[in-house]
Amino acid sequence: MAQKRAFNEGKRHFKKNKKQKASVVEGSNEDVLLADVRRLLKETKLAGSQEDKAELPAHHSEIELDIHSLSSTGDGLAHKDGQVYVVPFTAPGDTITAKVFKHVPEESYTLTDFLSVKHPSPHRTETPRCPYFTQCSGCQFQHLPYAYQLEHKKTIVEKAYANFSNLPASSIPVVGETIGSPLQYGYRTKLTPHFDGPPGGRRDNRQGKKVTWGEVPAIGFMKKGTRKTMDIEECPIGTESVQRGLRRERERVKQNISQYQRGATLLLRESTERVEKDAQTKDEDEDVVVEDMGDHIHRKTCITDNKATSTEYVDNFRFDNPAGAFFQNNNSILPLITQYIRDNILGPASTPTTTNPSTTTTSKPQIKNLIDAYCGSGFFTIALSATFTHTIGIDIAAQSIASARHNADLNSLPANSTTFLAADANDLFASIPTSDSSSSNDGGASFAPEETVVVIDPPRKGCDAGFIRQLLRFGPARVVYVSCNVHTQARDVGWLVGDGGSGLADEEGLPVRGLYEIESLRGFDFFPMTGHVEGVAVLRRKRNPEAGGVGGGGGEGEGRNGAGNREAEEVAGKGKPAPVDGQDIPSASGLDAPAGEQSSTSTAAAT
Ligand SMILES: C[S@@+](CC[C@H](N)C(=O)[O-])C[C@H]1O[C@@H](n2cnc3c(N)ncnc32)[C@H](O)[C@@H]1O
Repeated sequence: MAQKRAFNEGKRHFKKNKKQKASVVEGSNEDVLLADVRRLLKETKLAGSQEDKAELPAHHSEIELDIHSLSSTGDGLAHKDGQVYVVPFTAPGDTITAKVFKHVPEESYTLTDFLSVKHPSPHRTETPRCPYFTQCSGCQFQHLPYAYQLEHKKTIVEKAYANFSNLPASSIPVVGETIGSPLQYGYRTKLTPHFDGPPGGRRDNRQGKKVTWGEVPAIGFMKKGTRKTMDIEECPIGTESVQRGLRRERERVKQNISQYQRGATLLLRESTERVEKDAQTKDEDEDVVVEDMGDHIHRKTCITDNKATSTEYVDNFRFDNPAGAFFQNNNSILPLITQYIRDNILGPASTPTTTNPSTTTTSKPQIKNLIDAYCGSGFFTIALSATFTHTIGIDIAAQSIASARHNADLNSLPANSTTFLAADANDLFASIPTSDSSSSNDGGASFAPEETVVVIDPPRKGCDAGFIRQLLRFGPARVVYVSCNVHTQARDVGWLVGDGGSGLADEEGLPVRGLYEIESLRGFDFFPMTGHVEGVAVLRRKRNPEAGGVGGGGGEGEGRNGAGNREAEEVAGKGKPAPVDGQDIPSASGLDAPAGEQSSTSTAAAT
């Protein structure tokens, strides 16, 4: 299982609330929950001195609660006697019974386990398809209608920008409707169930003894609020081929359990073979799921070997990856997000972006170049390449860059227009060819900032402050920020947009002012039935930013870093060592959350 990584090396870059505990990781479930708890306490004027409060209910006692609202973590929030209660698997308007398991008195909230519904909310209209719903920590919303889930996810984006961007409301546009997923069940192309070693197994391992298994262990995902694995025989949010793979893998582990010396994480990754209709075999293997795509057939299988190659098709682009490496997990929504970005990446067609005062004509500099920071195996670079003359994708993982280059070839993208660099995004602009530095190595590409858009899709921790500083120094005309954590995205966008009060300082410790304004903001529902939302923010460079940017730059074309023209390998050598699948951090459930979820609050808190 991949290691958890600290967010931003454990540093909190924006101002700490006085009450904020130093140990709360920014953008984590706990951080987000705290913001919602404080907001509710404020709204209901519940916050008071500890002495004013009624005695808190005993641990493990059962209490009845009226659910007031949903937190951005997906948990229901109730308030009673000056205390907020956090109850998973509920809906606003529910009256429920919950069991107390942890008080956080300094923040006036209590974590509970959901037990039963006494009076259902009018929103509780759906019958969960999963038999483990309310036990497994993977999904939070199977009891809620899909339109309600999308509406709630819009509020997650709104609250993220209100609570974490440090921007005034006037700088934040109206958040657009959440774009739904065409598939709401059966969409996950990757699952990573796991099983634990036998009791005492670690000691036996250390002593070099052969481990003995009393029985076949539970194989599945984390039980909500615990660190225990629960046995999961089916997972209805997985695609059909992945679900078949789950059944097969469970059986294989059962048959071979004595060969395991410890617990393990299993990989289930869908792979698609595209074949002509005539080439379809009549008697398909029962492990193959056949989908008629109109003029061709998709044969879907489930891969379990991390190193085997999995293939996905998006918009007729083909992407090959090592099965264990990162690739977006909901294939059904990918054509919607790539089309959305294509439609928005260059800005409204009629809006002039510069004015030439000497001739009084208005002209729009053409955006010709795309830089895809955190490009992985090239998904956005390749899917958007036709819109641009030159595209560059950068990722710290050398293996992902090897896949990206292979994928560019698979999709017949010319090497002189699409380039990939294995590099730390924090050194990105040192390796971008500008007009003074372009060479034959990069096909003569010149990434003038006013002709360039930067797409950012970082891991959940967001961008490092160093990356934001150099992005502001370079000052591209537009930025499209895609993120699986809208809270760290809001912080980063706050840095790019804010007026210097957002807490980001330059190397001399002077406040950094943003250069951008937010053109549009909305969520995409990459993970239906769960509390997660993918945020897409489109930013454009302000026409006349007053003394914005880093180191006093800020006018159009200023602050540019002309140090480019280095070869990929040179940059790669300077980058940090590539993490082994470092972006794919398992969730609390083991359901492998969007590009690396942090432990849920309740899981982290539970003993
Ligand atoms: C959420 S994934 C996005 C991948 C890609 N955009 C896609 O859609 O498939 C984040 C990527 O950031 C990369 N990454 C993490 N830290 C990085 C850094 N400091 N510099 C460059 N890439 C980094 C990871 O290797 C991972 O591929």
